[in-house]
Amino acid sequence: MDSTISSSAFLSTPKFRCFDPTNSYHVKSNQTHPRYVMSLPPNGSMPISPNSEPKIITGECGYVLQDVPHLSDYIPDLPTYPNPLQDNPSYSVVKQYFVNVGDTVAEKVVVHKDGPRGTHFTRAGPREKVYFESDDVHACIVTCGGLCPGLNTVIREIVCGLYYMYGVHRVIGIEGGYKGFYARNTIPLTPKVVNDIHKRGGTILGTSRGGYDLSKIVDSIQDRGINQVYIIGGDGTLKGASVIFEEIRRRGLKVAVAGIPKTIDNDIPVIDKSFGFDTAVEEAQRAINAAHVEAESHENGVGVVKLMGRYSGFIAMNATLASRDVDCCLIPESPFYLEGAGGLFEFIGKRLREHGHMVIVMAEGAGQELLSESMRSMDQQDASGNKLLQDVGMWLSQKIKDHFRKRQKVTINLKYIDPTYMIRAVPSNASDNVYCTLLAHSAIHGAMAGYTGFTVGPVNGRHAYIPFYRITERQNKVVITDRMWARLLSSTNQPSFLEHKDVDSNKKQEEHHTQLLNGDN
Ligand SMILES: Nc1ncnc2c1ncn2[C@@H]1O[C@H](COP(=O)(O)OP(=O)(O)O)[C@@H](O)[C@H]1O
Ligand SMILES: O=P(O)(O)OC[C@H]1O[C@](O)(COP(=O)(O)O)[C@@H](O)[C@@H]1O
Ligand SMILES: [Mg+2]
Repeated sequence: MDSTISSSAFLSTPKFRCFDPTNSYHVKSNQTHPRYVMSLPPNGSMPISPNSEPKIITGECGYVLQDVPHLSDYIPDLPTYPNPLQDNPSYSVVKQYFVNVGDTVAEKVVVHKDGPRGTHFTRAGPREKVYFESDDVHACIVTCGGLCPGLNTVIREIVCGLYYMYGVHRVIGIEGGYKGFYARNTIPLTPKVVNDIHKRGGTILGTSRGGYDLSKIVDSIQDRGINQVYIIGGDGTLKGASVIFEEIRRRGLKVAVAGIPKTIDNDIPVIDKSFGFDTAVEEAQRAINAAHVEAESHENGVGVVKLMGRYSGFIAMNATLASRDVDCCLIPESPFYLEGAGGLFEFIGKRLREHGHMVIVMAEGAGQELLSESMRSMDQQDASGNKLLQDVGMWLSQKIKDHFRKRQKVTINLKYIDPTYMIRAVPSNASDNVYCTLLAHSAIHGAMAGYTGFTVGPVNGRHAYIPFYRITERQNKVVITDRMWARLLSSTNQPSFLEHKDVDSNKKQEEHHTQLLNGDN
């Protein structure tokens, strides 16, 4: 006989659980070949393990669900309530508003007809039953790490979404990142307070790097009676959020922890793209245009623009593809060299002879290995432990000028533009604003439905709940053996700077990273 898994059942013996996608989690202890199987951790019979194990549910034809934790996993007999959205006039027109339990989103949409169904994530959205009464919710929002266009929009939409969709009126902002939990005052947030903030860059809450003190943070959450924590930040922030969730779980608190992934660099894996990225690419056009105007107005004019991207060149690549004025794009994923046949100097000389001017766009993380070779290596870190990069744009500009003056006896008119903080500080554009709204709503629906220890984001266009470990285990990078980079090379006509052995090793390295089979993106 089937029985719905309660928290005690969840933590006790049966090795195999069937997942019925039309209903809920079920135990099928008498079935030898269950259709959907949840693999339990080896210590599945222990009362409560110190760290939650990934919730993996497997099914027929290679179906795998990487599910997210739920409050009922560690708190027994939690009451549920009807979702207040069912009485909301704005949403009642929607035919099928509530997401079916068991709806999942495929990580890969391009699959071979004979291939396995692959990894899936729980579909985001409102559920028929919620695990919080609106009057009991006390939510907080914190923003951590570097700035990114759209932070204020996400804050606004969490506050307004909680207020108008779920009737939640107690929301506070934590000032100045993680350290604000224990070192700063909180800010009461209402729809009135946040009404116009999406038109401003930055974050009204402030942000910081470093200052992460787990026990002080969770003490503060517990002491203030906060039961929904919305954490907006990048890979570092979400690693911290994952540990906060584990500590909350260890203490047995009914507190939902929801992460909203943020990074202007777009280096977060699994999700289609991060918010603020589109805005950054658009804003970068202004710098590239300026570099182009300067370059074409002078004899042997060279414009160099440095854009953000510590470990990944998405902003540089997309800004280059969008602009069509760029002659060469340099990113961290694609090593380049300066001297000799096929090198950057040779290419610059050729372009100047052909067109009289050129524009180079580079990501801040590009060519760092060349800098370390020629300068004393600096192993400095910021307060969060991120490696501090040296200014590759300034270095390269000087190298180009020196090379052409000394070796070619040619004076180069080089203008170096570093718009990074100007780009990061702008408000989000229209499409990012809509995107931020969806992210905020997904996070609210998830927390109200009792999910915890999860992040939100679109996977192949459909919003999903993704476990923290999938977001923090690696960085998303430009795959230089994919078609997108090939499109860039063909649009700029720059050399690939790659010897064949590099291409081969890149292919191998990226084979298991690439989202789409055959790298078709
Ligand atoms: N591994 C980690 N564990 C816990 N907290 C972390 C970790 N890495 C970073 N943090 C904290 O997360 C916050 C933001 O991290 P940071 O790397 O600066 O930005 P981002 O989240 O944008 O990557 C900081 O307060 C930092 O102390
Ligand atoms: O000067 P700061 O504030 O440390 O930020 C610089 C870094 O922030 C970023 O914009 C994004 O980094 P995060 O996603 O970690 O916030 C990087 O591109 C850049 O190297
Ligand atoms: Mg980071």
